[in-house]
Amino acid sequence: MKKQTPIIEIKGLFKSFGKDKDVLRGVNINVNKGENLVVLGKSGSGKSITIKCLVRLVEADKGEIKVFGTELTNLAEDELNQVRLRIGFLFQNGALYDSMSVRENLAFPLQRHRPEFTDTQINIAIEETLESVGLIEAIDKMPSELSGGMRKRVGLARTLILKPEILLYDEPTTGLDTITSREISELIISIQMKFKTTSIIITHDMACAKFTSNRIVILRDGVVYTEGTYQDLEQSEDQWVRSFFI
Ligand SMILES: Nc1ncnc2c1ncn2[C@@H]1O[C@H](COP(=O)(O)OP(=O)(O)OP(=O)(O)O)[C@@H](O)[C@H]1O
Repeated sequence: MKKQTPIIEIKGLFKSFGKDKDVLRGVNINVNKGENLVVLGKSGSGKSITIKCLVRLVEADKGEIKVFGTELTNLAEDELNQVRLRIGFLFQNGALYDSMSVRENLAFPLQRHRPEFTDTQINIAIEETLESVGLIEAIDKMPSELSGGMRKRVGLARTLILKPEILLYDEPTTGLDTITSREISELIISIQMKFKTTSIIITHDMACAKFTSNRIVILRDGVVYTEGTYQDLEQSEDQWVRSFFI
């Protein structure tokens, strides 16, 4: 098989918060185009910090970060923003604007980042994106009228509307019941198929990890401790690794 060039390359990433708090101690992660990479690790192991460093929301102390073949570490703010526009970040508690309807929530990123769009183009994009997350009927609802699962979908739609090539999901199923979590996991796969996106998915939800991952990495003590497919790691000889899968 042809060797793929990774679309995300993280090499030797270090980050500490103060003298005694080394969180990342040389993280190496590659993600191939079209791949869903799940990141596991105990609470506080540095999963969120890793993806925040990736988009330079948090500045790493040391390390290389290449996205789409471009080294981000020393990129000027305006060039960095161009790259960030190609990356969708779904925060753990990605709140919607409560005073805006679903339609207005989705129009907002377009008005900001695609000023050339006409009102018609904005409306078409909103409808198409809501269709792809299965929520067209909620278009004129207010966030307070939506269930937790629906809010997650709208949050995802708001990110998808800018057509990102990379999606970073920080605990996409947290706070949802099993069935709704499963629906979000299915949506993650359907987005991967439909938009050919590359994703990093941080999760503690092993059903989500099993369903969405092409590959998994596990962080421990500031480095990638191990990696493999769900099936590989589930059968690992290392008891600590297996403990995630019980
Ligand atoms: N701004 C900050 N200042 C100080 N410490 C921080 C800061 N941000 C994160 N940390 C610490 O870095 C560590 C890693 O945090 P991170 O959010 O990446 O963990 P995580 O693996 O995503 O955890 P969880 O699964 O609980 O979300 C934690 O111990 C956290 O307290």
